[in-house]
Amino acid sequence: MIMTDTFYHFRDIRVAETPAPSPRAELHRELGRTLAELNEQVLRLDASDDQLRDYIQQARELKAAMAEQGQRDYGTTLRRLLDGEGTGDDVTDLVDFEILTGKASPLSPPLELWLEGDKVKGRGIFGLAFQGPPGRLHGGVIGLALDILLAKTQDFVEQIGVTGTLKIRYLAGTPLHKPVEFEARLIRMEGRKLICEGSVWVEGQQTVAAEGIWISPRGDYRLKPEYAELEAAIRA
Ligand SMILES: CCCCCCCCCCCCCC(=O)SCCNC(=O)CCNC(=O)[C@H](O)C(C)(C)COP(=O)(O)OP(=O)(O)OC[C@H]1O[C@@H](n2cnc3c(N)ncnc32)[C@H](O)[C@@H]1OP(=O)(O)O
Repeated sequence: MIMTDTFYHFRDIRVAETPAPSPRAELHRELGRTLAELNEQVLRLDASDDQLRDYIQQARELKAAMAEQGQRDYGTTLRRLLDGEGTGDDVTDLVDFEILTGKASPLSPPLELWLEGDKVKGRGIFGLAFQGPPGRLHGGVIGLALDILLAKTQDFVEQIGVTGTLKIRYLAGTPLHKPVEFEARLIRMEGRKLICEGSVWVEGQQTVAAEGIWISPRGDYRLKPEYAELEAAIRA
């Protein structure tokens, strides 16, 4: 744990506004990237039986060595953040291992996210590990990416909720190995319901359209004061 004077609350964690990674977080990212590359490499690996047995042994040894280190506890990290006592490392621990977007997760391309005006934007290049139809991104992975993007429209509002409904219309295949652009924006808020939409683009062509409803378990959704100017946009 690095020493820090800055403490973070869970609600402070916004897309692309996370603290600079500590040296430890940078190393986790490098390890995650290396394992993601391994994940691509292992697909239909053209190795002999003896080589495969050797790789299995090496992988087991690596896993056993890591298991000796233990793992930092997610619940404890989240608790500190919910109490407003999280460190920068706690923030990166939370976001860096998220599926698809986490820079230290072997299950991420990674999908990069950022806020731009009234939109959440994303970009990623997906490899073979994410294939559905030949040469194309799996529709379920697109659904996952859109779930993540649309959920981040909650950065503009008070309250945080869960996915209630996510409707996806696949308009065209989304290719692997090319930059895929994602967009999401708020449409309106109705009490505890937040309605938003998303889209997926490749080389200027829209391949997917989505609509979502997020449900806040407690209070009503309302814009954060710093995003009050979005009122006009979401009512337009
Ligand atoms: C504190 C922070 C901690 C954070 C921890 C880390 C978070 C990380 C999160 C990562 C997340 C990653 C993302 C994930 O993976 S989220 C995981 C996938 N989603 C779920 O598991 C959700 C499961 N469902 C539920 O929990 C409940 O059914 C919910 C909470 C959704 C509603 O149950 P609740 O009892 O509260 O609702 P209500 O009956 O009082 O109805 C209220 C209003 O909502 C309307 N409605 C209801 N359901 C739906 C629906 N499905 N679609 C559209 N609308 C719906 C309903 O008509 C009514 O509207 P109206 O009639 O008033 O107009």
